[in-house]
Amino acid sequence: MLLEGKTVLITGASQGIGRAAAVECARAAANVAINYLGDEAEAESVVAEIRSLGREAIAIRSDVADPASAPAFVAAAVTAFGGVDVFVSNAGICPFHAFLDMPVAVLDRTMRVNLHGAYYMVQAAANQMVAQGRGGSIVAVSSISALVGGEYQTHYTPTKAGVHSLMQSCAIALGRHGIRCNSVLPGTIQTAINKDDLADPEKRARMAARIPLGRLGVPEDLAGPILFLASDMARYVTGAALLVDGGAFVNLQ
Ligand SMILES: NC(=O)C1=CN([C@@H]2O[C@H](COP(=O)(O)OP(=O)(O)OC[C@H]3O[C@@H](n4cnc5c(N)ncnc54)[C@H](OP(=O)(O)O)[C@@H]3O)[C@@H](O)[C@H]2O)C=CC1
Ligand SMILES: C[C@H](O)[C@@H]1OC(=O)[C@H](O)[C@@H]1O
Repeated sequence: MLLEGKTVLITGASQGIGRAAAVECARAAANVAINYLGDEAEAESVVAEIRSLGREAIAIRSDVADPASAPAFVAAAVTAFGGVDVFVSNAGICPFHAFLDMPVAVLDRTMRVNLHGAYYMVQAAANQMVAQGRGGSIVAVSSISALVGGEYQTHYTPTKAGVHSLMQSCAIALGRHGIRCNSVLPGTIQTAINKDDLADPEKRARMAARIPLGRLGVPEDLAGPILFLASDMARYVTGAALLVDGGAFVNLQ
């Protein structure tokens, strides 16, 4: 089993990509601590699913944009499972909005959740890993949007580029501690974050049509790539970014 005896922490794992990653890590024999913000029932259903796989899980409700939430999440996982081996920074929001009248509050919240939140959480997890002295793996969920733009995502795409860059710099800062830092760059994955945006059948068809593999993604498409980077299968991989987009990025014409 790829994560036998390991403890995995994942932010924003009550649904979507984070949930799929949490369940996959449990299938690989890890105990899992999840963080979430809103829906306690969903979070508890993830815990129940992981327990049904024979692994342990806890769910901690907190806002990643609050700097205090990061050490608290890590401390809760250490109390429950004794340490941190893998950290997946996944929590994120994308409130679609036009550029010219972007409200300051929407810009600010998106930056604070997606970029500041990732920073606080990765820093807290890294400090725990360094104190443990046995290395670790950090995986951040960036996006294809780190590389390309979006008309209604001018506040969001810079956060995803920032998360990608954060992993590159952390790979340098933490390599000497045996801590690997990588990101996954999902394409368009059908989740709650884009339910309204993809409700327009024309837009949905247009987006699917530019994907060489012929379909939009589902959260489970990210589970394997995240598990790979989390595990010793990727033991010499750090500072890397793995596109998981069905080929959308390379499809110019
Ligand atoms: N779906 C897509 O097409 C793509 C998504 N991504 C990235 O993947 C990540 C996950 O997105 P996805 O699974 O699609 O989205 P979902 O909306 O399905 O899930 C988002 C998760 O993040 C949690 N969350 C949101 N805000 C906070 C917060 N402030 N503090 C803690 N938890 C929070 C939510 O918790 P709760 O539900 O309890 O509020 C939920 O568990 C994001 O970083 C997103 O940018 C990247 C590329 C493409
Ligand atoms: C939420 C969007 O549909 C999704 O988010 C991303 O990061 C992708 O690039 C898509 O635009």
